[in-house]
Amino acid sequence: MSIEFEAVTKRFPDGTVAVDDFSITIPAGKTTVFVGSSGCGKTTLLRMINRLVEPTAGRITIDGEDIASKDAVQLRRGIGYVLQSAGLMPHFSVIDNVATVPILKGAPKAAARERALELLDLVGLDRSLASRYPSQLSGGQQQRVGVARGLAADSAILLMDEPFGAVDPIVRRELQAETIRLQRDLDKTVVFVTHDIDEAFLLGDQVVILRPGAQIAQVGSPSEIMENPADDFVADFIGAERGARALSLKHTPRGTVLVDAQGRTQGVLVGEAVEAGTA
Ligand SMILES: Nc1ncnc2c1ncn2[C@@H]1O[C@H](COP(=O)(O)OP(=O)(O)OP(=O)(O)O)[C@@H](O)[C@H]1O
Repeated sequence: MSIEFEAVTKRFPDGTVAVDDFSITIPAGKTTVFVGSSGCGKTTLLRMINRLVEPTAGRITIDGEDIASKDAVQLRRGIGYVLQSAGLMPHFSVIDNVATVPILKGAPKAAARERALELLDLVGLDRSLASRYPSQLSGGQQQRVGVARGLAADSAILLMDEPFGAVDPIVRRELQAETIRLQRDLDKTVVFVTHDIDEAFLLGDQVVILRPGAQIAQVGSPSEIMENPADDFVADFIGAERGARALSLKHTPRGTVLVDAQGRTQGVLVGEAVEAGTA
């Protein structure tokens, strides 16, 4: 399902304009990542898709239908949502956390629980954890339960708000890899929020770089943005000329390697570059 923001503005009652005249098309079956620094409006954008926040102006459509005309609770149950804190209910066991949305949607309890066990398999959690409570899990395991719960809605759309922000870098990398695999297998429209440009480039088919007020600094594929940053703000934000992305050639007795700004070898040059525009 594709999602369209048409001139959407959100002004909170205290006068804060979190989102100012934002328009974008989010294509079906792809991952779109909103990335930007703290307070630029990423979460507000995401929460307007499932109507946890209502726009002040403009409209949002899903497959051409204005979401304002839908029942907000029904809409929300039909859209998977994964949060940074995992958002698990502490007094519910793992399996009940995952099975709740399908049961609320009318699935028979036994079928919902069976499906929940399958989802635990899918996100790489052992079924033996099903009867535990969230506090008895590691942070990474809690996040996996959060992802399983987001998938339980069996919806075409999955919203992910900094889902891996609270876990350590190694678990984070594992979860990112799982997300790529899930997206490939499940073919959902994923909208992902992060402030981490590396995560955005890793996961995004379409990356949206935002300034405060959800002003779009650039939209494109990771390759397009890296090869042609729109301006100095984007170049600086993506670190185009520093760290791991600032590569130079180093000739060695056995061939040419690529070295980053810290002098660490990042790879071996194995052939001529593809033509611009065909990558
Ligand atoms: N309920 C609210 N009332 C007033 N202002 C709000 C409210 N919720 C968010 N804001 C403000 O709107 C702006 C955007 O907030 P939002 O949470 O969307 O940003 P974000 O990019 O997701 O930030 P972070 O990365 O820190 O989560 C911020 O200035 C924030 O303080």
